[in-house]
Amino acid sequence: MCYKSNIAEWQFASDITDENERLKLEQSLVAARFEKEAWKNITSFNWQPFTDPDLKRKFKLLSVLGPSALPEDKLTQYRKSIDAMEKIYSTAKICSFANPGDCGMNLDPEITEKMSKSRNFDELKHVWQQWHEQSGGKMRHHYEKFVQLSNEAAQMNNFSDTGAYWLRNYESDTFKEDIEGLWQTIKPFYLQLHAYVRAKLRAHYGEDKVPKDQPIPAHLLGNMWAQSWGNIDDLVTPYPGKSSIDVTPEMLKQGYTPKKMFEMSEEFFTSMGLLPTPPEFWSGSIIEKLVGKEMVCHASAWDFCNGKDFRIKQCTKVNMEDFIVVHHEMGHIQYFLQYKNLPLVYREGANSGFHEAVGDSLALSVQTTKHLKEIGLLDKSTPTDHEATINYLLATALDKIAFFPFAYIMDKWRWDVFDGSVTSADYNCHWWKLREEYQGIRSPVTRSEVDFDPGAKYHIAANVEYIRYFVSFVIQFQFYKSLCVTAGQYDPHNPSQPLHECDFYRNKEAGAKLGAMLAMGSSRPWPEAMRAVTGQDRMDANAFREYFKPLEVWLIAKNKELGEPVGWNSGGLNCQKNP
Ligand SMILES: O=C(CCC(O)(O)[C@H](Cc1ccccc1)NC(=O)c1ccccc1)N[C@@H](Cc1ccccc1)C(=O)O
Ligand SMILES: [Zn+2]
Repeated sequence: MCYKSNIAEWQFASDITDENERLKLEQSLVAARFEKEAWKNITSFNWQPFTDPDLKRKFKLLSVLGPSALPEDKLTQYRKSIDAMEKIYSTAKICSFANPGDCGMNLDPEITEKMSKSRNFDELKHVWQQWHEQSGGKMRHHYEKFVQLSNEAAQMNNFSDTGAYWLRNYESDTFKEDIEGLWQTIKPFYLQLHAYVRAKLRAHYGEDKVPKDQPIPAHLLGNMWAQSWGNIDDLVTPYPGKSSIDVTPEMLKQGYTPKKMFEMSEEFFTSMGLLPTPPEFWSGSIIEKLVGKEMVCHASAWDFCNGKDFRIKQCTKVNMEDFIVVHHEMGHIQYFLQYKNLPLVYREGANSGFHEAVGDSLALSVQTTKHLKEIGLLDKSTPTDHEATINYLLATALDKIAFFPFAYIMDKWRWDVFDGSVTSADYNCHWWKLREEYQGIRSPVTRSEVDFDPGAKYHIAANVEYIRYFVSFVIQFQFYKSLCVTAGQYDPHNPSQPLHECDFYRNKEAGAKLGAMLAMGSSRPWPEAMRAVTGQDRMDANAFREYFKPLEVWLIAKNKELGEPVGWNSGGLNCQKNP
């Protein structure tokens, strides 16, 4: 991310105009010429036999040029296809269901709000279908062009295809097997959660809308992509009326602003002795949607590689979901700050999953009942008995467990497309085959190859790799558990104090341990960075299982009590190859 972020990119992302798009393209061609020159120099050395491990690692990391290897005309086409898709995604609008004359609904905030709050089956279906049509539906030919050029670039870099080029980041011959192994460990738990949520959705929408042993209709989960289900906690919470981690009403009541949310997040980091943001961060960042401009609202953190200029661009809404996103983005900034004195080549995460896990690991502490009481967002009298615990763990599971199959198929689909096992004739039906097989969800309306539903998700349109989030959702529980042990907030041999209530706020030892790992950047293979925090050198789902243990037992019993079958019949794939 470091040598890639530049001002022209920022300008386009924060003000989508033809002029800014042209300048961004011009900048990227200038950067490509420089990168190509540097690459010729680097690869003119016979560096493989080098013995100094650090020097050899620098050459290894710099010896991969990436898409800049393409000749300028093809690089221009490559950039134009991605920029076109990102522009379509970020400016797409739909008409309202209730007032068909209002056709100015953007994904952020109007459509997202509807998907989160509406409990009207037909309104949700309308919003879901219109968004998929106005975003992905308009990208198909751009994506086909992108795939072809991206694979050409990958092959020029001596990779079989773009998927292989992406996976180099994880420096492991068994990475795909490791991911599959982690999925097999988590899958039984996901099936239980899926069964329970389907039962609760049936209770609300009726048997005909949510049939017993079928996949769940994709538009009912509180999120456009059914990737996190936290927004339907009100429909599924086991013990209504007990505590809920959704402290949005209290945030609004206390007059929270986006600025205050960022300041509170920064204070959590500095309370652990981690680094504060510099003045440039506050003057350069955009933390609210700009009025009267088209901008890329999907959140992002930017490192301008000069050791001073670090920014976040986020169309922040005052709610709990965005409070967590603020911490996610501030986690990226903390990594930038910690490795800012390393050589440019090392100013990256130990792997891309590490970069995604920093903020989320701290957010697990922030969202605890204990911490929310400490900062005055939860009443001190809020119960923390067994029922409150089940409510809390279920609400967290709706975001953290539901996410795994989604993250997996986001790149499974692309790996299949890049390695050619899926051609553009099958793009959309393959997507829905994976969506049913792994997530157990189904499109609410019949699909065909006229549609291009993967493009309805930012990371496909903007060409951002996604398995990093699967990795993050595993390792963030490893980091959280280790920091809890370091902070004396959890004793694995005496789980009297359950893991999920640990809050390492203000703990300097935990901060020092995390900071030391972040300061390594990508200077060492990621297992060494993992060992620096957890003592282990591998991804391990056990911390995740330990965290949710009380819920797993409860869910299995509950599904039996409800007589809810676990799993679903596939086969009714409602995607027509030739409409
Ligand atoms: O996409 C994001 C958050 C945005 C980001 O911080 O990961 C952002 C994505 C992005 C945007 C533009 C270009 C490249 C990537 N990533 C960064 O800003 C970033 C990435 C690498 C290093 C430093 C910063 N989260 C994912 C997954 C997720 C994560 C956590 C909770 C919920 C959901 C999503 O929303 O589907
Ligand atoms: Zn991120």
